Amino acid sequence: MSNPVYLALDVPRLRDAVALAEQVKAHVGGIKLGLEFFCAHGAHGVHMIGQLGLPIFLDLKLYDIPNTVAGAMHAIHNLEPAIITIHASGGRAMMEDAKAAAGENTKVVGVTMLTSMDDRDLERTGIKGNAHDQVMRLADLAQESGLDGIVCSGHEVNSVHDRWKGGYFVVPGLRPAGSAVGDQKRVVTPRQARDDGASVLVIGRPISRAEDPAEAARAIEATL
Ligand SMILES: O=c1ccn([C@@H]2O[C@H](COP(=O)(O)O)[C@@H](O)[C@H]2O)c(=O)[nH]1
Repeated sequence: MSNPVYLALDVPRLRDAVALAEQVKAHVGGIKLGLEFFCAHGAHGVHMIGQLGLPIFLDLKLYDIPNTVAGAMHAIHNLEPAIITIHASGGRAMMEDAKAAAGENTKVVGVTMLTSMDDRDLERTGIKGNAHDQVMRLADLAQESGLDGIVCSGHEVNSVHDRWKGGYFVVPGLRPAGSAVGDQKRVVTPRQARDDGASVLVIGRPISRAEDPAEAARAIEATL
C-alpha cells in the first residue's frame, strides 16, 4: 500500500518549501499546497514542487458560483493536480460543474466542516445539528453531485466510510500523540484516521515545525 501521508507545505518562502519537501519526500506519499503557498507562488511554485516527483494536492477550497468555480478548474488543468478541494457547502450545481470541468486524473473532493471548528462554532454560523450531522449531510450531497470524496475530520471518517462505498476520504486535523494541537479542534492520531478508513492523511505542523522534519515524518510513517 502506498504512503497515505500528504505533507501540508504551509511555508511562506519558496526556497524553504522546496528544501522541506526535499528533506521529507522519502517518508510521505504526496505534497499538499494550500492557499498560503498558492497565493504567494502561484503556478510557478506548483511546478517547482512538482519537480520532486510526488503527487500534488491543490487545497484551494474553491467556493463561488458554478460558472466561476468551473472556470477556475479549467484554469488549473495544466497543473495536473492529483487532488483538488472545493467547498461542499457551495451546493450541488457548483459541485457538478466543478467535477465536469476537472481534468480526468484529478480527484475533486468537497470540504465538509473545517477541522478547526467544533459543535459550538457550527451553531454560531446558524447551522442546525452537530459536526457529525453536518458532515454526513454534506457527504451525501457531495456523493449525489458526483464528487470523488470529501474532506472531514477523523471523528467522522468511520461513519462516512460506511455510508459511501468507494469514496475518497481526505483527513486533516491529525496529531501524533502528545504533539501540539494549535488551532485544530476535531483531532485524532494519524493511525486512528487510517484505521477508520481515511484515504489521505494531511499532516502539516507536526512535520514542518519539528526540529528534524525528516525524522518526524519517518516516525509518523512507522506508526501506520
Ligand atoms: O478541514 C480542514 C481542511 C483543510 N485543512 C488543511 O490541512 C492542513 C493541516 O495542517 P496542520 O499544520 O497539520 O494543522 C492545513 O494546510 C489546513 O489548511 C485543515 O486543517 N482542515
